[in-house]
Order: sequence, then C-alpha cells, then structure tokens
Amino acid sequence: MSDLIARAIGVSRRYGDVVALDHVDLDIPAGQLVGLLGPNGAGKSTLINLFVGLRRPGGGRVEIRGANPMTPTTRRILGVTPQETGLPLSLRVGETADLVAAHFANPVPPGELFERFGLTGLEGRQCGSLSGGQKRRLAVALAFAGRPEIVFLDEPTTGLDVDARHHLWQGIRAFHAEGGTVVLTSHYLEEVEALAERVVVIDHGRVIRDGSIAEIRDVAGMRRVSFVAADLPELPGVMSAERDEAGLVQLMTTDADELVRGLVTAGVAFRDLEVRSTSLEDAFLALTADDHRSLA
Ligand SMILES: Nc1ncnc2c1ncn2[C@@H]1O[C@H](COP(=O)(O)OP(=O)(O)OP(=O)(O)O)[C@@H](O)[C@H]1O
Repeated sequence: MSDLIARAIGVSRRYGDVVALDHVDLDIPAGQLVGLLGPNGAGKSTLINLFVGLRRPGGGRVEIRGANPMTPTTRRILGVTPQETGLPLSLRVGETADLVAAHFANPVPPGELFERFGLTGLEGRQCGSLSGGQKRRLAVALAFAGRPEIVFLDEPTTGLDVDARHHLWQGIRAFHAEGGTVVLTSHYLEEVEALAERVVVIDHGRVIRDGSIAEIRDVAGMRRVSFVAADLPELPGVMSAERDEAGLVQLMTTDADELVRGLVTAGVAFRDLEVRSTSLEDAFLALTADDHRSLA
C-alpha cells in the first residue's frame, strides 16, 4: 500500500439538520497535490476542518499519519490556512512570523518564507495595515512556517490579483516539488487545473468524483463543437448552445459524431469546425448541476 498521509474513513458530520458530510472516504498519499472542488456549501471546508483537527467528525474518523489530528504531535506536521484569515492585527508581519515559527522545532526562517511567497519588504508593517491580498498571502505563507508534511489550504487565493495568485502558486509548487502534500479548495477551476494532479469533486457532502484532471474533464463525456455558420437548424444531442456576434457557434454535446453528421445532413454551411474535450469548468458544471445529474 502506498504511503498514506491523510485518511477520511466513513466520515460524517452534521450541523443540526444540515448534513455537511455524508460517509466520506478519502485516502491521500504522501506527496500528492489534491484539489477539492465543489459548489458552495458542498462540505469542503468541513472536511478540511476535520482533517486539521478543528472539529470532530460525528461519525467515522480522520487520520493524519495514522493518528488523530487533534493530538499535538500530529498537529505539528500539518499546516493550514483557513478560509477566513485570522491574523493578529496589531502585530507586525515579522513578529507574527516569529510567533508562529516559535511553535516549531525546525521552522523555515521567516526571511526565506517571505521570499518564497512574495512578502519581502512587508516585515515591519502591522498585519492590520496590510491589504486584503497581502493578508491572504501572509496567512498562506504561515501555513508553511513549520515545515509541515501536509498543508490544507482553504481557498488560498480568493481575493488575490493574477500576479499575487501566480506567486502563491509558485510557493505551493515549490513545497510540492520538495515532496510536500497539499490539499486545497478553490472556486477557480483553472487554479485546480494548473496545480493539482488529482481532483476530488464533493457535492452535498459526498465525494461524487475522484480522479486526474483529464479523467474529471472527460467524465461528463462532453465535447465542445464549434464552427462558424450563418444559420443553425435544430440539431441532435445539443446540451447547450452559444453564438457570438461573429457567428461563432459553440455547442456542448455528449455525441459529437452524431452532431457533426446532423450538421452535414441538414446542409449547414459551416466552416472552422473544431471538436474539443471540455474544460474542467464544463465538466464541473455538468457534474454538480442537479438537472444534469444523469450525466454524472
Ligand atoms: N458552523 C456551522 N453551523 C451550521 N452549519 C454549518 C456550519 N459550518 C458549515 N455548515 C453548513 O454545512 C454545509 C457545508 O459547509 P462547508 O462550509 O463545509 O461547505 P464548502 O463546500 O466549504 O462551501 P464554500 O465553497 O461555500 O466555502 C453547508 O450547508 C453549511 O451551511
């Protein structure tokens, strides 16, 4: 069996009447970069909170290196950036990093951490004076301060501009390249596509898909068929259709062959025909859209 660093075994969690997680099983091998995807309220943050020992499961169990994440020794090997950034607003950035580093036997020197996450030069600033994006970058950087074996990042780049997001990606990739395990949630599908080697799709508290980016993309079995045409008759198997002002038509279908045959049979004068795999975003929408449930 591969070297599993984190496991959820039949994990359930409710909040009152709300079932946030419903018998979730998830094995995370050491060194993997996993993206958790799911619509709002799917249960992603709840799962992360259980993995990092902030909450207890109602049923089942979570393990980090075979142990309960609530134990101090286990906590020391994990890093976390929660969805809501909570920084000590009156402390300076450098002091905050020192404070966090003091909890660990062999921390990353703060200067190195700042460099890695593009925070150099902000050491003397009070956390409360940082911009929203700078606070977010600091909170993510601090998850790596204790040289964790595994980090859990809940929407690490929300609110960041493109530059800052790419900087964070570099930091996350560098950690992963050194063998670190990363579990991140994101609403930016291109982020998961850019970073993760495995995608776990969660919906209504359950894991509905688990695979590589390519597998998830293909799972809905959809193709995007595009061409330029002046008129468009009714065509077989079209799930969605868009047309821009230049006459570029984009159709989503589960049977591109039949669609193209239909185009030819109907005598449509099309040009620039392209048939492509769907993007992760297309697959994600198809998987989690209740009215497309039969596709999943
Ligand atoms: N402390 C809480 N008290 C009551 N309900 C909660 C609590 N935390 C989460 N929930 C509910 O549990 C469900 C799962 O929430 P969770 O935050 O895990 O989802 P999520 O996938 O992280 O969503 P988002 O993408 O919006 O962050 C939701 O219905 C949410 O309203």
